[in-house]
Amino acid sequence: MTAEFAPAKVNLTLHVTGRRADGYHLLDSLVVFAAVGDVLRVTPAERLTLRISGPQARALAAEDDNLVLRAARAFGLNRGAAIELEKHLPVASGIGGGSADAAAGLRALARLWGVALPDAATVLRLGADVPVCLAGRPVRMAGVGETLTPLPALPEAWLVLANPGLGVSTPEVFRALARRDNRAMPEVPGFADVRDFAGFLRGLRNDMEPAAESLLPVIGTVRAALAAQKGCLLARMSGSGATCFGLFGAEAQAQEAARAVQAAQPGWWVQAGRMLS
Ligand SMILES: C[C@@](CO)(OP(=O)(O)O)[C@H](O)COP(=O)(O)OP(=O)(O)OC[C@H]1O[C@@H](n2ccc(N)nc2=O)[C@H](O)[C@@H]1O
Ligand SMILES: Nc1ncnc2c1ncn2[C@@H]1O[C@H](COP(=O)(O)OP(=O)(O)O)[C@@H](O)[C@H]1O
Repeated sequence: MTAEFAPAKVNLTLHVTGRRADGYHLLDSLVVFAAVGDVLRVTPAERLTLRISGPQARALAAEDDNLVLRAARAFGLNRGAAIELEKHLPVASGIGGGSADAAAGLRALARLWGVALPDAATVLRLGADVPVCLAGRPVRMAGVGETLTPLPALPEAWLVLANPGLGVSTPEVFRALARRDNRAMPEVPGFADVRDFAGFLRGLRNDMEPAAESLLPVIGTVRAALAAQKGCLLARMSGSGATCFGLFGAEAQAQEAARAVQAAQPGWWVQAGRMLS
């Protein structure tokens, strides 16, 4: 058996800078990962099968188009494996759960089968967020998701993720954008500490946030709930939403913030975790 962690992807910034002829958007995004995520286990087997368990399993069917099975087929090898996906991340929530599972599947199966990963174009075809999830560490993401530049070391930080239990469709949010020619990010410098980092991020944006919020106004409530917590240095939406993150410099403050938001909103999904370096 081999296991892989599939961490939540968090877009600390997300600038939409243009659109390609095929309709895909050009992005400029500072992407990090949180120590909150799904777990994938694979064991040798004759046939390729998928079983889904865990607290978010109900939201997802183990159908052929599940990103884990699509990732397995992307090797083009027609080999078997019994895959178990322990689903913790809410589905269609802007933290790339499906893409993280696909990336974890690629890593786990390459190891199980003793083969190389599929080429970059094949990986990108699984989803625009799959290359960044395969990288699995802080990067600046550009193009439609295929151009990844490593970042200088980031300061220690904690993230609180909160989702209101309602999904927004990524293509719908892209369609609702007021403009698609926003400014790119400046060069990402080194940071003295987490406050310095948060100050830099505060000057940047998630350009999808106003569009997502117009489709799902509760996103504003989620962001405000995080922003109101002691020690929260920045609250913003991730990806196309609806999950928002709060950035904290101290673990105890992040844990207390997650507890307080969950207590006030028992129906929301709320988790705290270290920002992975
Ligand atoms: C917006 C982002 C930002 O990281 O995150 P999420 O909200 O999904 O977490 C991603 O670009 C989403 O990546 P992913 O969810 O893998 O997208 P895909 O399955 O490839 O595409 C779903 C749909 O989104 C639109 N799309 C996606 C990526 C992109 N750069 N431009 C687009 O216009 C397209 O309409 C596409 O049909
Ligand atoms: N293993 C998977 N986990 C989550 N979603 C999946 C998976 N496989 C396929 N999907 C589909 O992919 C879509 C995007 O899901 P997800 O990656 O969680 O969204 P987001 O990138 O917005 O967080 C969903 O509509 C879902 O039905």
